[in-house]
Amino acid sequence: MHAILQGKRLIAFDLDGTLIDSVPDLAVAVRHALDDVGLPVPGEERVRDWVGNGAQVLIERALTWALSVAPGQALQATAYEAFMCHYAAAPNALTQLYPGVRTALHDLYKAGYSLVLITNKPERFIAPILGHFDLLPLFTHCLGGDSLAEKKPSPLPLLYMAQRLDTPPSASVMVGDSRHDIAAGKAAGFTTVALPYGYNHGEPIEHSQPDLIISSLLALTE
Ligand SMILES: O=C(O)COP(=O)(O)O
Ligand SMILES: [Mg+2]
Repeated sequence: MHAILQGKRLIAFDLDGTLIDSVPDLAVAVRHALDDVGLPVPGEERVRDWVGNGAQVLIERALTWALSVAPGQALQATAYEAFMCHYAAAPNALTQLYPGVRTALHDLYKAGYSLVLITNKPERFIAPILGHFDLLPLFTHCLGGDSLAEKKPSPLPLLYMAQRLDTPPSASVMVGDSRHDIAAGKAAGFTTVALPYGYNHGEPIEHSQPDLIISSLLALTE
């Protein structure tokens, strides 16, 4: 095991951009949603930079791009519902696990760490996606962006998990790909580990000064 895990008991993982490359499916759903409301559709690379603050903000960013101004409430609500329908219909068509994820999660689980998932994605998508990859049983608890009153970069979901598993933040680690994961981890008093391959609004994750940057989750178990 990596030295950074010494004395740790709880490891919280981000989902999109950390465990799964989900942007291809997210982009399809965003494009369908914008098409449904009669707006131009963005390419996948743009959608990649909009992921990270949950589905409402993803749709708001897409509409703002298409309209060149912030959307009104009614349009936001309609496009959001359309996105949720389209994404629910095919959350796993193009989505893939990043290399090393399956092996690393199994090894950490076998080593006795409590694994939890803290994503900003709506909660309803967590089980269908983790279930599709046969990873759901490895996670003790999962939280989505709409599970609690606040989502990352708030430390609230992290502190909630630590308390729920009776683990001090000093024995807890947050693993993620975006500045929201690192900010939430630091604010919660967790050790922070970053992956540089995910979605961070086009910004290098170094800027967030995580405790450790690794190129693959396998670096945690080797
Ligand atoms: O849905 C999002 O915006 C990002 O989700 P994540 O927190 O798993 O990266
Ligand atoms: Mg992420």
